[in-house]
Amino acid sequence: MKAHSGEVGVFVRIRPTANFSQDIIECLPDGQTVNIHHKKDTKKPLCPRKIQRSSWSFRLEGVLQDVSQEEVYTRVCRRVVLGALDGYNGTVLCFGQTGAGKTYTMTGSTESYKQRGIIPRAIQEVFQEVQKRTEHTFSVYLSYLEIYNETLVDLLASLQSSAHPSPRSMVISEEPGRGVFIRGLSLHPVHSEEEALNLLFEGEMNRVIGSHALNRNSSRSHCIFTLHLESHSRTLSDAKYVTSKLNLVDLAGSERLGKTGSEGQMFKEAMYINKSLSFLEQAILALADRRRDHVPFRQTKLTHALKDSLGGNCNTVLVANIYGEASQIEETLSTLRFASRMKCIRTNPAVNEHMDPAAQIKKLKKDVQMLKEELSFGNTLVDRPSVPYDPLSEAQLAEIDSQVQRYLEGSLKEISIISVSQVRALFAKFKLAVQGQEQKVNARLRQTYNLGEEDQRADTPAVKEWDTRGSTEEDEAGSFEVSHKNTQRPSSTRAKTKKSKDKQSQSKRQGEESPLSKKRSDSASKPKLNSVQSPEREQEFQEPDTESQEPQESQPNGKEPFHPDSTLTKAEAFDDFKMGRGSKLNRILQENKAVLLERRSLHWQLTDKVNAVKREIDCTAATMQQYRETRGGQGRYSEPDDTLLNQLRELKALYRQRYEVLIDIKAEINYCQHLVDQCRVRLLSEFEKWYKKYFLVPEEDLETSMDNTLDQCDDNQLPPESSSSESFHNARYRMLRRRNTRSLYVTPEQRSSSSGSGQRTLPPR
Ligand SMILES: Nc1ncnc2c1ncn2[C@@H]1O[C@H](COP(=O)(O)OP(=O)(O)OP(=O)(O)O)[C@@H](O)[C@H]1O
Repeated sequence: MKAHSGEVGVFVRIRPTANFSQDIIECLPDGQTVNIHHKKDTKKPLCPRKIQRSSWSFRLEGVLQDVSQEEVYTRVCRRVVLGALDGYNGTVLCFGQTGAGKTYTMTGSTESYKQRGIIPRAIQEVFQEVQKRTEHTFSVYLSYLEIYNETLVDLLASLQSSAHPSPRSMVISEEPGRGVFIRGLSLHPVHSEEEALNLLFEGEMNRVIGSHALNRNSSRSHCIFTLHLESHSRTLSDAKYVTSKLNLVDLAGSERLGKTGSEGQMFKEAMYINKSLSFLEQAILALADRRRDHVPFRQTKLTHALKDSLGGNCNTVLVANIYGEASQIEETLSTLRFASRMKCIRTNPAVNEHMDPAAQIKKLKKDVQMLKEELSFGNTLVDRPSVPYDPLSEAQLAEIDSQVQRYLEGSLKEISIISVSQVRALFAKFKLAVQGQEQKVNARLRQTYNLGEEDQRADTPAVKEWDTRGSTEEDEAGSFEVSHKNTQRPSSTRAKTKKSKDKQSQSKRQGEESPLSKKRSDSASKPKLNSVQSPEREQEFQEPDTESQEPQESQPNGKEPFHPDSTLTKAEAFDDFKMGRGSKLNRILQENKAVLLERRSLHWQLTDKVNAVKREIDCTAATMQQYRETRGGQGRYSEPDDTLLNQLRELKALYRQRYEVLIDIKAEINYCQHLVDQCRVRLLSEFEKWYKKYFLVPEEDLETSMDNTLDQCDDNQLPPESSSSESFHNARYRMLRRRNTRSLYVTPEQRSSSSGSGQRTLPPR
């Protein structure tokens, strides 16, 4: 499906199974065709037993067999999401028999980042794009609707501050220019991926699920998760804006009661589900038949709510979920028939452009004001043929853009001023150009110094100067004194480091009194070249370890750690943090430490080299001195020969050159150390915040024991794949906390009565 082609994109996804029936289901290598070869037993009461052989071929946009969740998202949903950001409505639907993998495809597992489905991935992509598309401002809202037994349920109603609207207060409405919408459904503004995931997981907790023979966690309702987007251009007229809706629909699965064995409440639910799905099929049949001018959308809440998504202004994609097993072939066939009918439907996607009346008035007032200014400006100018009063057109703005570009590149010498609006536009373009440059420079700096976004904002004081006292004391004989200081230790370094620091300063103090330093000060008046030294190398190598700075086990306010795995100590939580939420910071810290070590090693190597040159200088100077003394004793004073003098001069030049490089490296060491300190402090403080948030709960809640859901979560011991999983993990933690807290307030009676279907159950799936 091309994002705006108007065709419904149809994919089939086959649930993995050990009993895949290859002789019945044939997936062709083109990746688009499924052939079904079915032998049907048509035993009728009066006829002899007869086997009918039939074959069907279904050509779709893609057959997804043994593909990852990521690939499903990329092939099925990505273009729809990007379209929604451009202002096109989008809908992705999962349809199929119960247990065939619709919820797995749409939501995936909340326990595993890798197994997350289309919705969390779409959320992530939306917020990543919002960050990237800097020329627009976006507002994102979301809603989560459930249609359960023909009743509309707001899955996020529990988050509303006002009293919960009763299901009856929600109605499906239609308005020109707005299309179909649910009056009374709560809309929640979200500003980040994490906020949106929190709401998704909250809604997931509130869905109705039940258990039957084909699925332990069977959705008993249709669910529509919708992202509502609104974007305004930062550069063009602010009165115009675009909106779009991205509907992600997980339909309840059709079920044959004989196979699922549903009884009681589940039986009733199955009747509602099958009925609404059959109305959906009727609507699809009518839509696919272009001669039909009436489509029965209002027969059921499901088709009414999806009216725009099925046949209207929308990029629509269907995933038909099927089993690959022979025992489910009848249901598979009917799912594939539905899918091929969907393929025939045409939609009319178009950008949803609107004008904001208030912004329009504001803009018109501004225009009038500007025209007045133009007029007075024009009056003050002489010899000007005419002043254009109209606001600049897109073409004029493009011309100004091009002029600014050429001017900045140097190919245009000057820009002629023709109007105030043009001057304003020029300033705006220049401002944009400067901002663009700033961003580029910042990005380059961040890349060079491995800084994250936060570090960029953080104060980065100038590199500490290395004390080069004495470097100007080069005297006549060409000697100069080098003072050296060790790289500063971070003030936060704990006992072990402090000890070594004490030792260091002690030895330094001792050094001041040592014969060597005494000799040095005694001979200060003499030409003298002191060697560069690097005392306590080993200690410098022993970079204070963040691991050794594990947070204290003390619990503020006497609170005990809260975690479903109560055996997790704070130190272990710190390890988890470093691999999870704090992984990005920890990675930057480790990288900075590696650079620091590498620079120090280089520094010491060079120090050795400088000292070697120094020794040669001493040696040459001693030889010259000896020569002078010998000649002086013989009463024949003369200067040493040129060779020695030249040699001494060259050695000193080499010494100076290496010494300068040494200073540069030392400055780099100081800067790296500064970054390492900053990262370490941030890592610890972020951890403390995180720990407080997720591990400490009010004491009263602790009275009730927590269930051990987290023990079962596969990600619990594993580090998330990357920092991009941070929002997912945070939202999941929060969902588990809410779930645990809620379960604390459920009475044993409520608990036992909630085991059947028709009740809100608490996942994880
Ligand atoms: N592609 C897949 N890979 C791995 N596991 C899958 C896949 N598809 C489905 N499953 C597993 O099969 C089980 C049933 O899937 P799921 O609940 O998504 O079915 P469903 O179509 O939504 O069923 P229902 O209509 O009853 O809600 C789940 O345990 C799910 O994890």
